[in-house]
Amino acid sequence: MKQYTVAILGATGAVGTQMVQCLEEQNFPVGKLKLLASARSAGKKVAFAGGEVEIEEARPEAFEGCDIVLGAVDDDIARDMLPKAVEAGAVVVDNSHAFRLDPDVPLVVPEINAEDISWHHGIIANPNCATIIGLVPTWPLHKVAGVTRMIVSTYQAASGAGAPGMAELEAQIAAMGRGEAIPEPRAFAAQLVSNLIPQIGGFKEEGYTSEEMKLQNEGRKIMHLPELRVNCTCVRVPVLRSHSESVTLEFERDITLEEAREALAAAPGVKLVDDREAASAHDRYPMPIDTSDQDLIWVGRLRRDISNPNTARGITFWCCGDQIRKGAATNAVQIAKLLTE
Ligand SMILES: NC(=O)C1=CN([C@@H]2O[C@H](COP(=O)(O)OP(=O)(O)OC[C@H]3O[C@@H](n4cnc5c(N)ncnc54)[C@H](OP(=O)(O)O)[C@@H]3O)[C@@H](O)[C@H]2O)C=CC1
Ligand SMILES: N[C@@H](CC(=O)OP(=O)(O)O)C(=O)O
Repeated sequence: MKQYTVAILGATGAVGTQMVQCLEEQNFPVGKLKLLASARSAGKKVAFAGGEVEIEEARPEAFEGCDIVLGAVDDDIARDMLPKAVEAGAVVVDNSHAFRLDPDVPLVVPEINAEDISWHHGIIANPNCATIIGLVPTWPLHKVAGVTRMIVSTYQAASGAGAPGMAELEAQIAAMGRGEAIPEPRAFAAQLVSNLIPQIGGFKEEGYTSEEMKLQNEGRKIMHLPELRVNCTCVRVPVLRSHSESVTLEFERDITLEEAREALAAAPGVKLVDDREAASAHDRYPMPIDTSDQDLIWVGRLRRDISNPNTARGITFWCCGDQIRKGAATNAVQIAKLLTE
């Protein structure tokens, strides 16, 4: 079996650290692993496959000899560094927003549009995490009845803002527990502990934020639905890990709840947890505490949209998924695995 030289750019961050673990879990055929980060991290050691890999400073020369580069850095670094990896002959799977809407770059969720990988020109983009989590359960319902409109509210964990976001919430929780003043926020626009922040990203068109527009723009590209109508509100919540979403869908054809339930139960990447009679809340519906550190999108609270004048064409559900795993690292490693098949 062919072994691949794989590099992770941003290997010390929330997503990069998870990628190292996902490569092992998904039995990726790694011949050599290169871990790249800023000069600050050079020399640190990371456990991998029973040994240790030393972090190197990310420089263009580090991509020489790489077959696959997984990008886990911010947009500006991705835009600067990753084309150099392609020049060096590697195929890049990038987690940033930098290339997602480029018409030459496939934007892929393997459960939805794995076939788009075939037309890549060196870079394949991994979608926004809230977009992946909302679309994985929407897709099987779309295949039954044709989705035309999505109304979504997200409840996004602190770690969506990377390692600094997670550290900030932990520090605020600890200060609150000790009865001390809450440290000044840096990663977020306001104190997150004991609060909700209805802004993720900067304000864009018509008062929507950049994060909210990603669900529309990336969702249209992934599902090949250029006319899809999307209304999204993104909210940061004081949860450490795993995003949650309330999703209301409108369809062009009738769909029964039984058909929806059947489609979700059979869908790859989805776990249906929808039992109003269950004794424990953990078995009744998905919650982020239960979906952290695993790869499936859990779906529950499935019901008709009673506000839709044609109730046979409206469905509402709640879903939760680990945004560092399926929203980022797991999805990227799945794409990389498809490249090797
Ligand atoms: N967190 C999440 O839930 C999700 C994140 N993403 C996307 O993934 C990407 C990474 O996010 P995340 O892991 O959260 O971010 P983190 O802030 O946790 O990690 C950032 C990484 O970038 C590295 N880095 C910083 N500066 C440089 C530099 N000059 N050269 C090379 N590497 C550098 C850091 O290295 P060092 O430690 O040395 O500073 C670190 O490894 C972003 O584009 C983000 O939008 C996508 C979906 C979900
Ligand atoms: N912005 C998301 C995570 C993320 O990094 O998204 P993107 O890769 O689209 O910037 C969040 O904070 O929850």
